[in-house]
Amino acid sequence: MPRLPLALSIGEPAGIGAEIIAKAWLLRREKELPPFYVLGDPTFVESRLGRLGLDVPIVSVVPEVVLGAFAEALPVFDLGQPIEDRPGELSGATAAATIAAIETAVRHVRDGRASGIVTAPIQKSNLYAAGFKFPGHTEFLGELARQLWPHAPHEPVMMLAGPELATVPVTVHIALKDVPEMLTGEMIVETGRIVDREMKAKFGLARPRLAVAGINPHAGEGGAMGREDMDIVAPAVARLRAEGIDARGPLPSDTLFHAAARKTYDVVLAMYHDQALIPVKTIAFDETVNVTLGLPFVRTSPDHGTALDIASEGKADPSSLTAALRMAGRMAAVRGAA
Ligand SMILES: NC(=O)c1ccc[n+]([C@@H]2O[C@H](COP(=O)([O-])OP(=O)(O)OC[C@H]3O[C@@H](n4cnc5c(N)ncnc54)[C@H](O)[C@@H]3O)[C@@H](O)[C@H]2O)c1
Ligand SMILES: N[C@H](C(=O)O)[C@H](O)COP(=O)(O)O
Repeated sequence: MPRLPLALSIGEPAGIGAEIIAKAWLLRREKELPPFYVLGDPTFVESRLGRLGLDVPIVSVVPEVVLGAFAEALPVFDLGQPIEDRPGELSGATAAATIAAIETAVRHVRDGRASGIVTAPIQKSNLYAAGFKFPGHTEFLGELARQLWPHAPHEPVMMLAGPELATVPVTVHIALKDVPEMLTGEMIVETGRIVDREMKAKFGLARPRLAVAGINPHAGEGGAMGREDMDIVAPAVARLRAEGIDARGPLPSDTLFHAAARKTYDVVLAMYHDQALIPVKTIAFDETVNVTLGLPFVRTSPDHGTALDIASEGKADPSSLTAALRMAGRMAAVRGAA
């Protein structure tokens, strides 16, 4: 039995967050989920579950009573910010509560009230419209870490980890046309160092094998299809190797993700968002977890988004969320033991 529960932020209220959270709670015994509580508005959660016909009792809690309450009801920590139940309809009025849920969850970890955080998906465009300054959770959590743990490293790195494949995008939420200009050897080296360190510390790998993807077709074909692989990626890989990190590349990315290739490495460093996320979500959309490396606390998330298109239909699959909860529970246990 863990000593502390996981804090789970409600995510975009118009999306499937409340539904998958309730479905995950129903699966708590079957999936052996660690105890968790939701940060949100209990009235909203109750309304959405009623609308979807999900028979899940909910209970208003503070984190300290979650371990005792979790078996009988879905525990909800009331943020004190009412949320209207409008499935599929985005509203700027909910942005503050969505952001407060993430921030409060992190504060609960910092204050020793929760063991780690799991985040339900946010609708990024809705938060941007309300003035949110960060591309996504990953960067926002990096900023919260900087404020709340001033003496710990806070170098957030996004990793998508499934049963057969883990990938890390070196550049993340930027337009494809900007990638060649933004990508630097320093970014690849920094990301490689963090991945190497964290795969050892948090995932127990003695010597993580990093496969570094090329950015151009055929990794540039000797410069004929772009010089970035020769000029940026190859020297970065050489630097990582000189530091004793088991990195290989640049490797042509079209042949990097088939089953036999996947057995030759532990994680792929990809040069841009879709190069990393298309293979991992294609192979295991329902089991892949988004985990943030490089933070002084545990954070995982399902790999999917808000799914507004099915928010009132009751058919959202909670599998990626249950995988995220299980991974966060394991990581928190390792951290607690350390
Ligand atoms: N961690 C996060 O906060 C996170 C992650 C990814 C995307 N997003 C955001 O989500 C929003 C929508 O993104 P999108 O449309 O590209 O991707 P999406 O994952 O929301 O939806 C893609 C498709 O998959 C389906 N789907 C997604 N999750 C499902 C589930 N659990 N069960 C059944 N079907 C599911 C959807 O109905 C849709 O057809 C965007 O604003 C994006 O930024 C947030
Ligand atoms: N790039 C991620 C994805 O598409 O799954 C996603 O947007 C999540 O980003 P944050 O965890 O930083 O919100």
